[in-house]
Amino acid sequence: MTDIPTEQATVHRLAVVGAGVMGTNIAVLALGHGLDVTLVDVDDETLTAARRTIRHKLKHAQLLDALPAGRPHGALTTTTSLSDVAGATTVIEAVVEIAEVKRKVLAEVSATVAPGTLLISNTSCVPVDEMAAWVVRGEDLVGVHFMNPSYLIRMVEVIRGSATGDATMTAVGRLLGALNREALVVNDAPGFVINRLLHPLINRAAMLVQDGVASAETVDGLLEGCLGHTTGPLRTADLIGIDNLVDSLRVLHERTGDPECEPCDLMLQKVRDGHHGSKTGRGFYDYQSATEGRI
Ligand SMILES: NC(=O)c1ccc[n+]([C@@H]2O[C@H](COP(=O)([O-])OP(=O)(O)OC[C@H]3O[C@@H](n4cnc5c(N)ncnc54)[C@H](O)[C@@H]3O)[C@@H](O)[C@H]2O)c1
Repeated sequence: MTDIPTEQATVHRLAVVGAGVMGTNIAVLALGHGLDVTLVDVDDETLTAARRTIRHKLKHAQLLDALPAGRPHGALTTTTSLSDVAGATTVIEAVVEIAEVKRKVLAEVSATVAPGTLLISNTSCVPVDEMAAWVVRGEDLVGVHFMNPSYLIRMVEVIRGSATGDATMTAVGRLLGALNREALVVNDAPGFVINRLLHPLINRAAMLVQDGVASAETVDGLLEGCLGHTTGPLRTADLIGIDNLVDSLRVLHERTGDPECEPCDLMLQKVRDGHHGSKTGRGFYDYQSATEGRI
């Protein structure tokens, strides 16, 4: 971590709103470090699936020695009632990348929790200053861009908005310390650093497939083999979720006007076809067979 302090002594009660790819990732990270987690989503079916996913990801994390050995897991509570975040010391918003949905959730959360409760958005692209206008106390809000899978990748991107208070930066440092994460802090902008670079790259990679220049395997193979990327952009797209990428690219395009951020036809088609990536079993790659399966 660069310029935010860390310590482990604070008692953390975490609430995570949104039980999809990232909500379950963050829950696994926190539970595995012994923190209690209240996980909120809109229906019981999603929460039942999330419990299953969390069990699976906890096993995956343990197999890879990604969690502290011998530490008892925190307790998981699932709920469809947003008012259950009231007793949390930190609320992490991880709902879909649609500004209007985030606006409603963040407004309700901030009206529910006590002043000084750490409010984190895991948004991919929505500027923190834009979100600060939706909450009661903008000084309590900070962006933390947890990576996917959050329990394997130690680095996070922390986004300090112009209203984010010093106490909030101290609190986020304490939380990330308790989760054994490293952070680099950036200033606010659409997509911040990582997704301002990564999302147009993925969009361009998909356009090359769309235009018949190369297959997904070849595009990824070149970036992995020649440029040393651990995972090519289209395999990364499947891991992120192509539906989420399209939403994120729209957020970026609306706020930057950059034509490279207008989601390409191939990605739009995959979303229409329900081929959202590894979470649906198919995206740029096929994950139906056991050997292809990825988390
Ligand atoms: N997928 C990634 O790799 C990744 C990485 C970093 C950040 N993010 C960001 O994290 C956030 C979540 O992304 P995801 O990939 O987990 O999406 P996802 O589509 O997998 O999950 C989103 C969840 O939010 C829930 N939701 C929608 N409206 C809600 C509401 N009003 N209250 C409670 N829950 C609600 C949905 O039911 C769904 O379960 C997005 O902002 C995304 O851009 C994603």
